[in-house]
Amino acid sequence: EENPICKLLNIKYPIFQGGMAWIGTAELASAVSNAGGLGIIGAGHMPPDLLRAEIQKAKRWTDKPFGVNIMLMSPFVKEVMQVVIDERVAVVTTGAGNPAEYLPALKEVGTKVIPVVASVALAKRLVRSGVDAVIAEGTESGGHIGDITTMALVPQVVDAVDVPVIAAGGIGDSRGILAAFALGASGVQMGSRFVVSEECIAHPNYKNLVLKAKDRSTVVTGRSTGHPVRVIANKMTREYAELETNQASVEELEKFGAGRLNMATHKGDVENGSVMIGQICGMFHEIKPVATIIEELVGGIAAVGERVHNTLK
Ligand SMILES: O=C(O)COc1ccc(-c2c[nH]c(CNC(=O)Nc3ncc(Sc4ccccn4)s3)n2)cc1
Repeated sequence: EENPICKLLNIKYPIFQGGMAWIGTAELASAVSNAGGLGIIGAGHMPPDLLRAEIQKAKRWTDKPFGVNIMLMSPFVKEVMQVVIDERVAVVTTGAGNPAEYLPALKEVGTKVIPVVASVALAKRLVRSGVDAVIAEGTESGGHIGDITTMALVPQVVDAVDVPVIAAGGIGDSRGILAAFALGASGVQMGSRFVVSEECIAHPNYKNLVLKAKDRSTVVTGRSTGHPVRVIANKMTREYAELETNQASVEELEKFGAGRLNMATHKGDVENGSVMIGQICGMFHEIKPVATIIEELVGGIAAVGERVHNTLK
């Protein structure tokens, strides 16, 4: 029967490209939507006018649905919420917080709201507030993370809510998609895989570091600030760990961390910048066009299903 996410959003494949600050631009989002998935513009800490410009570019480059991810820790969160309402963006995903206070205004204009959750408790709270689906994101993910793995979080969220669940965190190929559906998800969200795509505007140094990365290349910084973030280990993370060991204050740590993501994504300084990526990064060895990535993800599922069926007897 029809997939509930494809039905809800009128998309061909239930494959979301995770909204990523600085690199989740209209180029990447429109390519993913044109290939049949859901491209998502990452608002990050963008001021409202910059986000409006990105949305209007996406409207020119695709006539398919696309989303905007709103990072709830952004200083511009109220203004960018107004932009997505004014622009009648079809889908809003949210991260790093609780979007409940914004739901009435978004639902009033028919915008679908799909928050990222990192716990069953938050999933239940937000479903009670009226969200259309939830993205259950495991700690394997890049960037700002919760503590629970995808393998453990997804089935427990599926059992706890009656809206469709999208799995995220550590999903890199057709095997991950089939596994997510086995756990009860109706869709997947991927970030790292789309970082190493041709259409992603991240600096070549960023992409090449990801291509060279292995399963154990990431570390988590900022646990002591309450905002744990998964990044590739480099000179910056070693200095950051030093600060945390010496009990630096939250203010000192946040000052040290400010501006580091842009340093890596746009200036290509991958030693002093913050190279956010998930634990699945060791799986990727080639930068590919988005259309090829999606074609291979979807095309590979039958073979994985066949293998599972034959080896589970
Ligand atoms: O319980 C509550 O009220 C809210 O608790 C939450 C706790 C965690 C989450 C969560 C986990 N993962 C996500 C979605 N992913 C993300 O948001 N990934 C991000 N990467 C970089 C970002 S920018 C940033 C943000 C903080 C510190 C440094 N940089 S945001 N949301 C959502 C809600």
